[in-house]
Amino acid sequence: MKELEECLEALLAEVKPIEKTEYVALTDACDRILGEDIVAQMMIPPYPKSAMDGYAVRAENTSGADREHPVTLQIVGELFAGDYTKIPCKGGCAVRVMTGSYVPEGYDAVIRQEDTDYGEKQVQIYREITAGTNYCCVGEDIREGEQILARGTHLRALHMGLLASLGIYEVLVCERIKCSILSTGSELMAPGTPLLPGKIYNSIAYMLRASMERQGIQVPFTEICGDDKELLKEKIQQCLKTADIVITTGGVSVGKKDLLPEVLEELGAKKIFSHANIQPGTPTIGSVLDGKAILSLSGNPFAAYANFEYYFWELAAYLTQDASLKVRRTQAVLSDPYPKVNKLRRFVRAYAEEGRVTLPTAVHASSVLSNMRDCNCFIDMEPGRELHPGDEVRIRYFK
Ligand SMILES: Nc1nc2c(c(=O)[nH]1)N[C@H]1C(S)=C(S)[C@@H](COP(=O)(O)OP(=O)(O)OC[C@H]3O[C@@H](n4cnc5c(N)ncnc54)[C@H](O)[C@@H]3O)O[C@H]1N2
Ligand code: MOO
Repeated sequence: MKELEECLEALLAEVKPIEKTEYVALTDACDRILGEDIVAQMMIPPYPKSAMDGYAVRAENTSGADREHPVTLQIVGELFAGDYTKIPCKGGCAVRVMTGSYVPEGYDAVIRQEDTDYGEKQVQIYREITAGTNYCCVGEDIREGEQILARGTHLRALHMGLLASLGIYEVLVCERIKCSILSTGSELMAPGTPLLPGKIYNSIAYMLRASMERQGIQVPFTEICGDDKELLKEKIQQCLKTADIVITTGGVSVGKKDLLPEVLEELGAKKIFSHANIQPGTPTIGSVLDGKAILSLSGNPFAAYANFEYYFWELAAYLTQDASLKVRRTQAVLSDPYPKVNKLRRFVRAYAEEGRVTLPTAVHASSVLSNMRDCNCFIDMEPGRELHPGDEVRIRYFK
């Protein structure tokens, strides 16, 4: 039996990161992956700027000033933020300036108004200051030619401010990846239609879709397909046309209508793994067709979800080169008893918070969906391990 890590590695070796990029408006760029290095084309600030409301001066002209011995300077102009007037600095003069306003050439410091008499025509300076005081030089924040963001950066809200400050309004980003979901099983019906005898509602596709869309992954196709070989082939091919990854659910076991293994083979898909050392979801199949990964999950909801979590986010992180798509793994201390000992490695649904992990009360069968409601992770339990309260366990948070 292959270990999950081997299966994953073998699957990743068959696919390539997606290099397609597109321009989007800055307002649509948050949470996208940057498709180019961003090099500043300008200085920030672009002009010498006052950091205080006060008076622009030449620092040397404040020499020796204090409250007992103020220095008097003539005011030769007034500048507000947004003004840009050149005002030569001749002898002992000052320019009234506001925070953010241009400091004209020749002036090298700003005395804040609290250290003056607030003069209008002339101003008394009560403090000696040095060059550069309350004065923001051109390029102090960002220098022209400086790389400020690297290709592959997951763009966050703070990056939007950085890009906007450089006047960038269109950003080259990596195309979102697309994953189609084919829910197989003649028993499945879509919620919203009256349930016929012998049928159940398709639940898995809705969890997977929501989970992916939250992370910016597009889901162009979600359909139900009955257990019919030709129809299944047709639908899988349709999925491959629209998506970078295909997920199928159901039909992977040994029942007479578990057709996925045959269908994949007849389509010419290269099987990478099945029956890995994991429960639930032992029958999960990973295969590749047309350079795209097909993840065939079991129809049991927890088995499907746990294996989706294990493989999908690593696959998505690799295709997008966005490591933030990987799941968070940590260790926690188990609070509850878990009675089963398994031959295989097992994913046990659980809830973790502040280093402690608890188990839901109801049945842990892979067909049971209801108690997943209260879970946020699974315990990754080694084969043959007995678990007791107080034991340290490996956990993987749900994305
Ligand atoms: N004789 C054996 N029977 C089974 C074995 C085995 O080794 N020998 N393995 C069991 C294990 S383990 C699993 S897991 C399941 C895997 O079954 P399939 O992947 O083939 O899934 P289905 O049979 O199609 O469905 C299983 C179960 O899940 C329900 N289902 C299917 N799709 C959905 C969906 N989209 N949303 C909600 N529920 C779904 C389906 O109705 C079945 O009840 O096989 C065991 N059997
Ligand atoms: O592998 Mo199955 O998911 O145990 O029920």
